[in-house]
Order: sequence, then structure tokens, then C-alpha cells
Amino acid sequence: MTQSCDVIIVGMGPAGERVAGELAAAGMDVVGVEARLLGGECPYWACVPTKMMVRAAGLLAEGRRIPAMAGSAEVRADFAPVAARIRKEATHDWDDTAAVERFTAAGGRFVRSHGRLDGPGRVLATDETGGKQEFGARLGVVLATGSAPRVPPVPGLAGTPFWTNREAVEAQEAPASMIVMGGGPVGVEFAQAFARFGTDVTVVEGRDRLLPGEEPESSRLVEEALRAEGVALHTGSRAGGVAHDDGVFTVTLDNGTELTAGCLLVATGRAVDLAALGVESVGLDPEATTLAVDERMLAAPALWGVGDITGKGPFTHVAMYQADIAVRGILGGDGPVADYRALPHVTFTDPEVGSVGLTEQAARDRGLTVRTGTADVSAAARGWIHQEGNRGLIKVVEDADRGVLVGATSVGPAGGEVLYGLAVAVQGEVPVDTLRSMIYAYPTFHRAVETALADLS
Ligand SMILES: Cc1cc2nc3c(=O)[nH]c(=O)nc-3n(C[C@H](O)[C@H](O)[C@H](O)COP(=O)(O)OP(=O)(O)OC[C@H]3O[C@@H](n4cnc5c(N)ncnc54)[C@H](O)[C@@H]3O)c2cc1C
Ligand SMILES: NC(=O)c1ccc[n+]([C@@H]2O[C@H](COP(=O)([O-])OP(=O)(O)OC[C@H]3O[C@@H](n4cnc5c(N)ncnc54)[C@H](O)[C@@H]3O)[C@@H](O)[C@H]2O)c1
Repeated sequence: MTQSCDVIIVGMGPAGERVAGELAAAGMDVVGVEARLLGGECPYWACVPTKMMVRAAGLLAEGRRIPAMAGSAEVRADFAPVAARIRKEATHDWDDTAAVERFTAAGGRFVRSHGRLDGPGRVLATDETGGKQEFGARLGVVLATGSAPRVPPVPGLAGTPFWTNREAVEAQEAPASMIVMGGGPVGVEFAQAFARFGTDVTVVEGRDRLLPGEEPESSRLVEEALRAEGVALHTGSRAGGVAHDDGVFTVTLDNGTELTAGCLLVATGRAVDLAALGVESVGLDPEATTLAVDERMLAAPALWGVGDITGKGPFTHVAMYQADIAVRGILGGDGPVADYRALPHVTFTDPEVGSVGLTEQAARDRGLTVRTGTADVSAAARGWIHQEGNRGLIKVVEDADRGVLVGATSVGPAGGEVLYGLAVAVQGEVPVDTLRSMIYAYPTFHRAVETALADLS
């Protein structure tokens, strides 16, 4: 028998949890269907635990900088405290009881099952034992099923005990050696963190540089930082084959180089599986790689999509931003529609890489009249004072016809924090003349922004 409700949310990660929680708080009869843990990837296998690793690894790096600047220090890495913190504080041993209680206390109905569309407004929920429940929504369905690790079809890889971000976050100790396949944000954050805990790390990236989505100058700084910490980099190389024998992975690159390690971390991007969601039952293409949504997050009448599934930016802040827009639509409210011009993101390496809006290349590809300016953070007063670990840069990208920034990059010891002012400038289309004539506190890292603006040409 079909159980009715106001809204069904399929997938309860940061996007779905936010939609469901806000609608329940508004008094709606909400059903949240989640196959794994309420909270999704971010708190259990992604943002939060990885940043705990990054923080702990950062302490080790800072400790190792003491001899050059502040006396002597003996640093002995121990992964046990960070593994314990992830288990106890971040994930409660991968237990979502508190989150489920919070949602049900707000009036939501929680269903731990795999959800699948079964026509407009209808969701079939199948639990682990094969038990089925059918739900019908009066107002609509929200798809918020996120993304899963994309495992490339490299010969020999399937069936080996490789890690994705999930196993890496669940690790109880830092492995002795690790090959990281993929030099995007996931790959480089883990590579640096594990290397700082003593893992012998090799990164293999198919494109010609790490973090290929960022400015080339950012990639260079991150590559230099990783190499300086002993991480081996193979850019412009793809894995052509994988073997696993006697606890050892052998990865053969397409140029014939053979790499070996005890652990293989696959960090080659994320995938969305629309076919598994039954989208054809509402007339959508199951072969599409993401769920196309409009600026109010509608994928079809009374069908919303929010979060990674939309392909608009696989970040928790995008998931939450889109969730708020969908909630406004469902509640019949008005308000701003989605605007990704000033979408910021930060890769939490050391140096941190923050960027917002368009890269120089993306701006040129759009046919804009582009001027760029850069500044070396280590040469700014604060960078010079900071000394050890001071590498960084500011790069600003101007639409010269309009005299406003359309993109910016901030790399450095607090690159993600410095980014905020630049994000305001891009979002608010603050005239470059205004940015150039304002006051920048001395001696801050962000004073390098003033230098980069002066360099615009
Ligand atoms: C290692 C790593 C580090 C990251 N670090 C950051 C960071 O520092 N900052 C940042 O902003 N972003 C970061 N991200 C990205 C961030 O985790 C995602 O953008 C975010 O989790 C997306 O939220 P979501 O709700 O769209 O999807 P998800 O978090 O993926 O949640 C979707 C949920 O849907 C469930 N589900 C899937 N299919 C079904 C189904 N058919 N039925 C029922 N339930 C289903 C899943 O079990 C999951 O719980 C990181 C990602 C990774 C992999
Ligand atoms: N701090 C953050 O906000 C943060 C942290 C981690 C992840 N994320 C998000 O999660 C998503 C997933 O991250 P990701 O790093 O897995 O994906 P990604 O798509 O950004 O990077 C994957 C990398 O793997 C490379 N690659 C693909 N196949 C390969 C192969 N066979 N051999 C060698 N290299 C190969 C690609 O060229 C690419 O550079 C990203 O979009 C990212 O923005 C965000």
C-alpha cells in the first residue's frame, strides 16, 4: 500500500538532510530515504574526517619547521590519535543514531533503504533484506543522492583491495607505502596528509599537472610542496594496468614505468548513477552523467535535484546552497535563484589552494577581454615574517571591459580564508578601482591582493 506524505527526499547527505530538516521544521510531512548513513559522504568519509587528517598532518609539518625558526623539536608521527578522533568525534564509529534522532524529533520519517523513482511523485524504497515500501508525495520528490567514487576501467584493478576515500578515512594506521591514482583534490589532500605521517607516497595523474582544474601557478606550488615533502609525482601518466600479489600493488603506467606499493588509493573523480534512481520513470535520461536542474533546482515538474547529483560543483557548500533554494521553492517562497558566478572552493593542502569564479583560461574561453595580476605571498610582509611554509600566490582575473574581477585564486598558509574577500569582490562585482583604493591591514597575507591588483595588465 502506498504511504502518502508531502515530500520524499531520496539521499540524506548534506543536501538531502538540509532539505528534509527544513521542511520538517516548517511542519511538512517529510519522508527521508537513505541507503547508508544520514549525513552522507561529508561527515563520514569526506570533508570532516579528511580535514581532521589535514589538521593533524599540518601540526607535524609545523613541528618540523621549528628547528629553522624556534629551537629544537623532535617530531614522531603517530596516526592513532587522528584515527581515534575520526572514529569517536567525526563519525561516532560510523553511526548516525544522533542524526536520525534529530530528524525524527523534528517530525521527519526516516527510512533506511535504497530509493528509486517509480513514476512522478512516487518512490519505491527497498531495504537490505529486500523489504519494500512505496511512498507517494503530494508536493514532490527531491533527489539528493550525491556521488560515489568513480573507479576507472584499468585492466586488473577490479577485484583488488584498492582504497577509495572511504577506506582511506577508515584507516587505523598510515600505510608504509601508497600509490595515489588521481591528482585532483581528493588525491592531493590524502597524499600530503599520509606522507606527513610517514607513508611513502607516489601520485599518478593523467593530466599534465596536479589539480588540473586550478590555475597552473597553483598546481606548480602544490607540486613543489609535495615533492619537497618526498612525494613522488608522475603527471601526464595514466595507469595502464594494476596487479596485486602478496600484499603488493604493481601499477604499470602507460609509459611502461612500474610502481609498487602496499596500498593503492583510487581518487579519479566521482560518478552519478541516474539509471539506479529510475529517472526514466519520470521521462528523464538515465544515461546522463548528472541530473540537469534549472536555477530553482527543478529537474522536472515537482522533481528537485540538489547536491553533487546536479554536477554544479561537488562541494558541501553547494549542496547546502542548492538545498535552501529548493526548500524556498517547495514552501512556495520567492528569493534568489542559483548563481554560481562566485562559487568558491578550497583544496586543503599546505599551501591551501582557494579559488573563486573563473580561471584565466576559462575567462579567455568565454571571449572576455582578460587582464590578470599576480603577487607572491612569500614576498608580502606577512609572508616574509612567516618564513617557513610561506609559499603562496594571489592571482586575480579581470573582465577588463567591465572593470570587475570574474575570478581569483589565493594560495598560501591561509589561502582558503584569504579567498573570502576575493569571493565578495567577484560576487558583488566590486569595481577594480574601488578594490585598488581600499585599505588592506598590515601585515596580513591578504595584503598580497593589493599587490596583485596593482599588477593587472
Ligand atoms: C575525500 C573527500 C573530501 C571532500 N572534502 C570536501 C571539503 O573539504 N569541502 C567540501 O565542500 N566538499 C568536500 N567534498 C565533497 C563533499 O563531500 C560532497 O560535495 C558532499 O558530500 C555532497 O553532498 P550530497 O548531499 O550531494 O551527497 P552525498 O554526501 O554523497 O550524500 C548522498 C547520500 O545519498 C545516499 N544515497 C545514494 N543513492 C541512494 C538511493 N538510491 N537511495 C537512498 N539513498 C541514496 C548516499 O548513501 C548518501 O548518504 C569532499 C569529497 C571527498 C570524496
Ligand atoms: N576540499 C574540497 O573541497 C574537496 C576535497 C576533496 C574532494 N572534493 C571534490 O570531490 C570531487 C572528487 O575529487 P577527486 O579528486 O576524486 O576528482 P577530480 O575529478 O577532481 O580529480 C580526479 C583526477 O584524477 C585524474 N584521473 C582520472 N583517471 C585517471 C587515471 N586512470 N589515471 C591517472 N589519473 C586519472 C583526473 O585527471 C583528475 O585530475 C571533486 O570534484 C572535488 O572538487 C572537494
